[in-house]
Amino acid sequence: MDHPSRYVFLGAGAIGSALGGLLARQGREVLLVARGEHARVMADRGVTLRCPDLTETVAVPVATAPDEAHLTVDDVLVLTAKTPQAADVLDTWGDAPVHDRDGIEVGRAADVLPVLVALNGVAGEEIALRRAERVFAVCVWCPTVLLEPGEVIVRGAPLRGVFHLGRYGHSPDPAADSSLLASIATDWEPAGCLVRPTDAVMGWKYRKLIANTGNALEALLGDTTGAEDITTAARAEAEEVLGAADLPVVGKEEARAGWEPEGLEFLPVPGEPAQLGGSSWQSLMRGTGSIESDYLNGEIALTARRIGRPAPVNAGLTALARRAAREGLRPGSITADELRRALGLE
Ligand SMILES: NC(=O)C1=CN([C@@H]2O[C@H](COP(=O)(O)OP(=O)(O)OC[C@H]3O[C@@H](n4cnc5c(N)ncnc54)[C@H](OP(=O)(O)O)[C@@H]3O)[C@@H](O)[C@H]2O)C=CC1
Ligand SMILES: CC(C)(CO)C(=O)C(=O)O
Repeated sequence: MDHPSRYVFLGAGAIGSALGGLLARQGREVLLVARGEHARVMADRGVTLRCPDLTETVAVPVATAPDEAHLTVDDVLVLTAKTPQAADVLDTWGDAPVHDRDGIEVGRAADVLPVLVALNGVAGEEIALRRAERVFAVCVWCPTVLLEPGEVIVRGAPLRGVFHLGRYGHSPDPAADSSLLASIATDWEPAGCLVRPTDAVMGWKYRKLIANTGNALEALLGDTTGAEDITTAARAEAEEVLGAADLPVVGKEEARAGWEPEGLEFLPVPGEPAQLGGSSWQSLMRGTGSIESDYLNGEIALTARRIGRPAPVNAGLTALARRAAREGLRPGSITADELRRALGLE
């Protein structure tokens, strides 16, 4: 790419608003696609970043619909809605017209623009590849929290996140892809976001999926202290199922070396509670009515069913988390003992 990119975050919640704000703060062009009160607050006064080492409100352009966006060939779409919302947001934005630098319409977004799938789990890439030509998988290691409209808590400092990134599906032009990934690294790294291009990106995503089987536990229990045995059971089952299915999981040691030496830590953020949870916990805290567990624990249950293995812990967690979201329950709706009983872990 010989022209600066604009990063268009499709579904700018915790991750999209954090990345958008951090990039905008460094002078990069961004567009945050959001909705509801969160979109209104960001459009009126910007996004407030609450980090361990700074609090700052950054002006960001916001769009709620494609006709507010004027997409061009220099745009990079970054899918950051949660997996259950991914198809809907891509359907809406994939049909948006894209213009060249002279303002001539050159095609639809899904045919012309790169789509980075910055989601947990491994299902988002197939959802995107059904709809878009040029898809990249992203393994997102970037703890952020959205509880109040317009305000995002970024828990890492000075490093904000580590992103393993690679082409998903066949690439007709690997050199163009490498050049895009290199320009993303150049744009994102000054914002504290390390970009690690890799052909093994799905292996990183599978490794992270194993860790993310704990998301449902945080969402259900609120505080997972004293429930480490349940987290361990969910992760061990996930490791066993993915291994039995011969899926390409990056090894534990390699993953540790890839994430930890970068120095990314979950640090306390001044004025914010010490006890904050991950993305699924936030869905229940915000009462969104939906949760991503079908694509996290549910991915383990699905894989197990495909190969004829049991996965009772992850299947049980999927069902309980889905019900909690549907019924509007907040984190802490069940005790660790009740959960052990429900999952047959006693
Ligand atoms: N938060 C974190 O720390 C991390 C999250 N991840 C992963 O990143 C992905 C995103 O997570 P996260 O940022 O936490 O999720 P959020 O729910 O905070 O953000 C998604 C946002 O997209 C909005 N949205 C959904 N559909 C549309 C639409 N059609 N038009 C406009 N806006 C829309 C949602 O609005 P509404 O709320 O109204 O539905 C929400 O604000 C997930 O896969 C998650 O697992 C990965 C690593 C860390
Ligand atoms: C930040 C992290 C690793 C755990 O909280 C995450 O992936 C999530 O919140 O979904």
